[in-house]
Amino acid sequence: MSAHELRLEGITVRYGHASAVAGVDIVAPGGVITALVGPNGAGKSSALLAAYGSVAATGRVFLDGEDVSKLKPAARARAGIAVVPQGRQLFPKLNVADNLQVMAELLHLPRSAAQTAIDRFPILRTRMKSLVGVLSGGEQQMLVVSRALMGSPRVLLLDEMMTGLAPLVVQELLRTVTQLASEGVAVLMAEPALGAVRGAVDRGYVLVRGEVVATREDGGAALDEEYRTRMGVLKTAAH
Ligand SMILES: Nc1ncnc2c1ncn2[C@@H]1O[C@H](COP(=O)(O)OP(=O)(O)OP(=O)(O)O)[C@@H](O)[C@H]1O
Repeated sequence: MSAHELRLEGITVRYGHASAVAGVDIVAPGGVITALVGPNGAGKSSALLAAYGSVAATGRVFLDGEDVSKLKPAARARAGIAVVPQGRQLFPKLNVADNLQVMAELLHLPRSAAQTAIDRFPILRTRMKSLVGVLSGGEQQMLVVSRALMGSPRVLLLDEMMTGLAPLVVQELLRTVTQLASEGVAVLMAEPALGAVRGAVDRGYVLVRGEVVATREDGGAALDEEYRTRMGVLKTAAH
């Protein structure tokens, strides 16, 4: 098993004059789950999108040591960076199979790829012809994860994947993500709170106003405590 690595160096994202991410360094090693935790608007999505190449950013992105900063999102996807975006970005009026087919075409995969994509979520097998708009939130998220896994990614970016899902669905998704990490995938998971995912997280970063204010290597509980302390400090300072 070869472990992979995503490395962001000095990533800055600006929207007009406002800077959403200000020169952050983030590493997501293969084999573990790295969390990026921060309040709404901290810049988590922007950092993930910069890694995927779908927002303009300065700084450099390395995949397994190779600089992919100049590659467009489709090329980064083919190189092995997959994303579960906030808001899912599915086609509600297409069925499950056709939603997967869109990704298969982007990745230049054969039609059979849609069938193997759902191996990790057997419940979707009975839903291949269902319109995505009628699926439950949990089924939709399983579909998005299946879509992200189609190209056997080296890096998996998860943007607030657990928001609004039932605890049982969260547990099932966490099991899948933990399994992927154990297979050597580099997982970077952005969440506004670590509550439900804390036990699965190995290490991570606290992001506040576009900057990394803390890094913890000693597990999700320690990262969560660090985050809550930081937020408490921020509230105290604001009063
Ligand atoms: N397309 C955009 N145009 C202008 N400003 C944006 C855009 N996207 C995000 N922003 C701003 O950039 C900052 C960081 O947003 P971002 O979505 O990256 O943060 P986040 O930590 O993911 O927050 P959330 O949990 O709310 O998604 C915020 O101030 C946000 O309003």
